[in-house]
Amino acid sequence: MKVSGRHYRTIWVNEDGWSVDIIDQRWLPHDFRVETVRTVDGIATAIRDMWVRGAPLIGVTAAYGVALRMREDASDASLDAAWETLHATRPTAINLRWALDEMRRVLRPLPVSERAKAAYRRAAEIADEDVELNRGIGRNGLEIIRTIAAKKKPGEPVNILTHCNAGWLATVDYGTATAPIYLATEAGIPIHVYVDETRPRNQGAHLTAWEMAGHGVPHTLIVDNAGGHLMQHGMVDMVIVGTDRTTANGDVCNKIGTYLKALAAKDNGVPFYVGLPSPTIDWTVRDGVKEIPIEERSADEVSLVWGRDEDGKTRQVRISPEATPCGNYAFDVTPARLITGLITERGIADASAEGLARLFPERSGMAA
Ligand SMILES: CSC[C@@H](O)[C@@H](O)C(=O)COP(=O)(O)O
Repeated sequence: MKVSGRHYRTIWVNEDGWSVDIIDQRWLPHDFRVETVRTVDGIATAIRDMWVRGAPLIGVTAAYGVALRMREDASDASLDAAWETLHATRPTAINLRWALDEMRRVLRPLPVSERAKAAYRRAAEIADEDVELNRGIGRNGLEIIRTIAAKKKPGEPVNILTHCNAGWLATVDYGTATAPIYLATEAGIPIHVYVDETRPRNQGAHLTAWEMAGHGVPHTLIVDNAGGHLMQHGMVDMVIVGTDRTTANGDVCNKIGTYLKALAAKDNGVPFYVGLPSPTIDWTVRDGVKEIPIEERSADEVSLVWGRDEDGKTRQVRISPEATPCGNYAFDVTPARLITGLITERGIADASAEGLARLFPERSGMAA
């Protein structure tokens, strides 16, 4: 997507032909910084410390981490060590394991001398595939927005609530939850987005609000607890969120607080959709609440808040007493029963084993 009129993806190979450039998301919305990463350990740090984040982008970044490692040492031991190092960075987003498994599947059978080149090639393909998956989600989600828009008075916007950042910054381009929003905007459908701030790291306030502003999408930033109130007052037509891992029966793991939005949506008859690229489906898991590992992050993310002060300096301030213990559960699971539909690149699936199997028969073991 565009930043100050120039097209960017979130990750690309530097012009030296081997190091990896990323948009360093820690500084947004105030500073747009690009960071060059040259080692697998640098990539691991970028993922763990959330210079890059969002399930699909974590996967693509890890794939480039493997490529950087293969350039230095392409032995089997080195490939396995890179897999382990990168896999240990963040536990919840399944795209990480998907991309690492995919890299190992492609590289393992090759002679060591061919692995580095093949690794860069496959990482670039995974990045390109991500863009196509998101375009597919966008096209399918656009039809839902079009249907809602058709029931509105002329010029009246479709009000969409989103949580966290499942935008282009969470992917290589377009985003998952945001792809339908961008396509609807391009199609001239009036849209207004309620952006949950998404404590503790404020991905909504820092990233989604920045994206919406950058693409001219009318939006309003709200505190995380406002959504239920807006829904009770008929101010939300639909919710669209992303996901870090969706089970084979349609339970959706996403940023902490998503579950509460889904409960409020159900209680108020507001359709609740999830933008879902197929690499985010974990076909091995059936019960999301019991089986998906939920990342617990540093207490500092809860007690300290980043912002820009009146002198234009970006800094952290403490908002709770020094001695107060904090819990920082990064994700929650929304049970399939609360979800109206899963917007995938192949179409819209019911959030159920049957719904997903119908769209992905080859993965669900239901292929003829
Ligand atoms: C397309 S991104 C979907 C999710 O990855 C997104 O909503 C989210 O929860 C991201 O979490 P984060 O902790 O910022 O990596």
